Amino acid sequence: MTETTQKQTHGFQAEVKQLLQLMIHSLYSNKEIFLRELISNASDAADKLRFLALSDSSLYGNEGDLRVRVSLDEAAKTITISDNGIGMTRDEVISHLGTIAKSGTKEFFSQLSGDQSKDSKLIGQFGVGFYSAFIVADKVTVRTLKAGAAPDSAVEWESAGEGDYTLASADKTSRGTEIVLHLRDGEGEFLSKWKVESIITKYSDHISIPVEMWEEGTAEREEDGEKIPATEGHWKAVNKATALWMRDKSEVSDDEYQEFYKHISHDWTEPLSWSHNKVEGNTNYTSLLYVPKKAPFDLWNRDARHGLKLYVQRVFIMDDAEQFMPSYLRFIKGVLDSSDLPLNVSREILQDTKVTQSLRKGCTSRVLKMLEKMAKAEDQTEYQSFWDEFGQVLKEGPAEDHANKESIAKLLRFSSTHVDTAVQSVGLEAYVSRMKEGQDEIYFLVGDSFEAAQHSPHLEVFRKKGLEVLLLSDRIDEWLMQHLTEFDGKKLRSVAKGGLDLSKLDDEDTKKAQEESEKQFAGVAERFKTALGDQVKDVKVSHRLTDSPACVVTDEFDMSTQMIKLMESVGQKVPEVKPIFELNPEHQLVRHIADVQDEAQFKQWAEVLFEQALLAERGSLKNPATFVSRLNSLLLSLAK
Ligand SMILES: Nc1ncnc2c1ncn2[C@@H]1O[C@H](COP(=O)(O)OP(=O)(O)OP(=O)(O)O)[C@@H](O)[C@H]1O
Repeated sequence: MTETTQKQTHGFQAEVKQLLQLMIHSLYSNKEIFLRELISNASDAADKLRFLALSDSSLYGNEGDLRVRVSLDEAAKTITISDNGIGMTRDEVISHLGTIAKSGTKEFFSQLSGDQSKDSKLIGQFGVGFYSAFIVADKVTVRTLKAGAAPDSAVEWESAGEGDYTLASADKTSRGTEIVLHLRDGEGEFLSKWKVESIITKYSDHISIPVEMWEEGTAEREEDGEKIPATEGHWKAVNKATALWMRDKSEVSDDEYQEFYKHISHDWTEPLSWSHNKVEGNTNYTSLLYVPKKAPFDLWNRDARHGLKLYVQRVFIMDDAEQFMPSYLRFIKGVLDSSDLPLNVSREILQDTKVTQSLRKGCTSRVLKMLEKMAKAEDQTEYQSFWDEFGQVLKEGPAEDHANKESIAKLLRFSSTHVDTAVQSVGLEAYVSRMKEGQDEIYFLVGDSFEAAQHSPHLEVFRKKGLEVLLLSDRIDEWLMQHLTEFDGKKLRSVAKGGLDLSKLDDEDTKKAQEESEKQFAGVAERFKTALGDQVKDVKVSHRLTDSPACVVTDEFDMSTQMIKLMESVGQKVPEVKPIFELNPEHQLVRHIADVQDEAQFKQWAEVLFEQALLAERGSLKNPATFVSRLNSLLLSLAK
C-alpha cells in the first residue's frame, strides 16, 4: 500500500500536452515501443548510479546488483517497470516528467502542421521517451526515491496524461523508480507474460543490465519416472544482459544493432549504417558508430547535444561526449568504450589529453571510411539519402579538418552542368574522370540559388565548349570553396572570377581570332571605361560569353560576390570590391552601342548594360530606381 500525503496538482508545460496528443495518435500502430522506452530509461538510470558510485560506493546500499524488473498484474490490469537505478528527487520529477527539457523544443513544435500524418513522421525525430507510457495507459503512477536520499523523501507522480499531474510523498523505501501503467481498455495483450517477454527480447535484448520477469515456482513432480524437485518463484533475466558493443561482431544480428541504436539515440527510425570496431595497440577502445537515417530536428541548433556515449571499461561515464567527434560529424551517434581513460574522467579532463586526441582521430577515420564505403557503392540510393540529410554539415569538414581534407572532399556531392538538375549528386572524382583533354582545373560557380547558377551568363562559354561546371548554391558553399582550393592536384576555380584562361583548350585559329577581336575592340572598351568611371576596376573583352552582351566578374584575388553577400548578411563590414566589366564584342547590342556617336547617349547605354550585368550577377542593385528610369528613357528614345 502506498501512503500518499499532501497531494498537489501541477499543470504540464504546453509542449508536453501537445506531445502527448500527437504521440498517442501517431504511435498507435506501434504501441509496444513504450516498453522499450521505459526499459531504456531504467537502464540509463542504472548507468548514472554506477557512475556516481565510482566516487561514493555507499550509494549502492545493500543493493549492488542493478536490474530492471517488469511485472504484470492481471487483476489490477497494470504493468510495472521498476529499477534500482539513480531515482529522482522531487525537483527532478517536476522538471523531467512535467516539461521537455530539450533545446529547440519550441521551434520543433512550431514546425508541426496540424496534419497528423505529416507530424507523426516528425515525432520520430523528436523522441518521446517516458511519455510513450500514455500510448497504452490511461493512468501512470511513478514512485521514485533518489539514491542516497532520506527514505521519507520518496515521491509519487500520477497523471492521466491530459492536462496535469499530481505529486505527493510516497512510502517507497528502496532506491530507484517504479512506473505503474494502468492499461487502457483493450490493451490486455500487455498482461500476457509471453507477449511481454517477446517484446523485451525484440527491443531490449542489448540492454546491459538484466531485465527480469517473475518466474512462478513449480511443485515437485515426476517426469519419465524421474523426480523433479520443486522450484521457488524467482526473478529471471529475459535479455542477454551484456554490453552489446563488447560482443563479437559475428554474434550480433542486424536487428540487435538497430535496436541498440534506438536505445542510445532516442531515434525511432533504423540507422542508415554502422561500424563496430575493437582496437588494440597504442590505444585500446571499442567503438560502435552509427549514421542516422534522418537528421534530428535540432541539427542546426547550437545548444543541441551531440557526441558519443562514453564508457570506461563498460562503466557509463557520460552522454554527449562531443570531444570524440569533429563538429562536421556531429550527427554521428554511438558508443565509445575506452580502457585508456581513468574512471574519474570529467569533461574538463577530456578537453585536450593525448588519449582524447587519438580516440577522436580513430573515431573520425572510422566514420569517414564508413561514408566512403557507402559513397562507392554501386547503388547510390543510400549515399544520396545520406547526402540529402547531412551533406550541408559535411561541407563544414574541409575548413575544420585539414588532415582529412582529401577524404572529405571525395565525399562531397554537388549539382553540375553535367546533370543540370538541382540534385547534388556529382562527386569530385566523377568530375575529374570527365575532364576534357587539356583541362587542368575544376570549374565551379556559386549562385544565390540553383536556378540562378544554372542560368548564369558565366556558363555560356563552358556550355559551348562542353566543359562541366559544378553549380553551388547552399549558404555554406562560398565558405567551403574558400577552404577547398585543390582536389587531386587540380585547382578549383570559380568561373565568376577574372583571370579565367581557357586558351589551353582552344585551337590556334580560335586564339588568333580572339586576339584580333581584342585589338579591334580596345578602343570601344576604353570608351566604356571612361563612361563608367570609377564604378569599374577595368573593362575587358570577354571570352566567356556567347548569348549575353556583358557580365561582371570579380578580380581573381578580390572577394567574390557571394562572399560579400554572406558577410553582409551577418552584419560584417565589407571593403568595396569593384567589378571587372566584360563585354561580348560579337553581341548585336554591344555592336550597336559601339556605333553610338553621341557621348551622352553612349554613357546612358553603357550604364544600362553595366547595371544589367550587375543585376544578373548579384540579384539586386543598390539603386534600382535610377536603373529603371535610365532604361525607360532609352526605350522611349528607341520608340520615337
Ligand atoms: N527510470 C528512471 N529513473 C530515473 N530517471 C528517469 C527515469 N525515467 C526517466 N527519467 C528522467 O526523466 C528524463 C526524461 O525522460 P524521457 O524518457 O522523457 O526523455 P529522455 O530519456 O531524456 O530522452 P528521449 O525523450 O529522447 O527518450 C530522463 O532524462 C531522466 O532524467
